[in-house]
Amino acid sequence: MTKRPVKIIDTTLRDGSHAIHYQYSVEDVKNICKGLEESGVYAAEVGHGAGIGGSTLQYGLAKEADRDILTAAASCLKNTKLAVLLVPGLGTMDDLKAAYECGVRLVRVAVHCTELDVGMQHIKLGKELGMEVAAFFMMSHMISAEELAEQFKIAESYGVDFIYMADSSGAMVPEEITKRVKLLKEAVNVPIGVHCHNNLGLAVGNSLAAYESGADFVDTTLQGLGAGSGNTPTEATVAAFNKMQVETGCDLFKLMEAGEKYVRPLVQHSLEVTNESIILGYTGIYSSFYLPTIKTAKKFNVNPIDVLVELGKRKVVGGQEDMILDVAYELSKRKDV
Ligand SMILES: C[C@H](O)CC(=O)C(=O)O
Ligand SMILES: [Mn+2]
Repeated sequence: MTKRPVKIIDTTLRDGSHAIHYQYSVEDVKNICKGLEESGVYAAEVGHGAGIGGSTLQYGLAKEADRDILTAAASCLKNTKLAVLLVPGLGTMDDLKAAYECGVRLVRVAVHCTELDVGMQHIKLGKELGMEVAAFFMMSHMISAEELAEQFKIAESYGVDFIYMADSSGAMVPEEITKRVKLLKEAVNVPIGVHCHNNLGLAVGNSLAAYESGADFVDTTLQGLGAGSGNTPTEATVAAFNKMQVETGCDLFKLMEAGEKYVRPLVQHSLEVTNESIILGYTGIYSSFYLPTIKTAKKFNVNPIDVLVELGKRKVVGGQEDMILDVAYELSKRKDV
């Protein structure tokens, strides 16, 4: 019996940007996009790690402007869709219109899992522009499967084409993924996708569990490059789907070549599961807090694990990166006492 196919959205050039301090060059983007196009992924998500408009002092300044990156990407993509992430408040309606003019045809409107309403106008604009539009629920572990299902239903009523559950902290285990995806598949009629991080070393397993439970899209990155200890590696995931005889439309060997040649040389820090990444997943902290916390803890001469544990207690979410400094400073003062 032929199994349901799965669509791969590769976000090397967006989530991967978190791991290299947003320093992709136009040449990097062209090389990686050519590799993704030849490899057959459904879409390539491109731009700052925090989405279009994300290049700010708070989140980190990008090497290149969105427009230059997106134009470069569009010049190398034909069958693979050019996608962007948009976090309302960081990305604006004008940013989305500009992205469309650059050739972007898929937008994922990313909101905190309880705040879909802030993305309603961006979803509607994306549809008016004729784009494929997804709602992308971040930090999904922070609410119950039932509450998330209610948010999915509202997103469907806004007219999205598909809906994503993002495990932004890499906090979930396979049985949680299974329970959630099955419930979400029952709740809505549009396709759903998952976006996993590898902080507990579970990204591939969780992505496969999501597929087995009915997910239609899976996010991946070449070499697993992404925030925290990275995302679901495209290469290993396609290899696993091949062994499961699940059609991805991807050429494994071309993916491995692209990852080795164009991504591996850019990796600045180990993407292995570390004590710090485990605590990200264990306490449910946003993966993009990983590098800033390690850097700030060193500056204040405190243990990054202690900073992360305290941030987890405070249930910090995206946009609260300034709490890293507060906590590191407070811990350093306690040490002085
Ligand atoms: C803006 C975030 O980095 C989006 C994402 O990749 C996640 O929530 O995970
Ligand atoms: Mn992510």
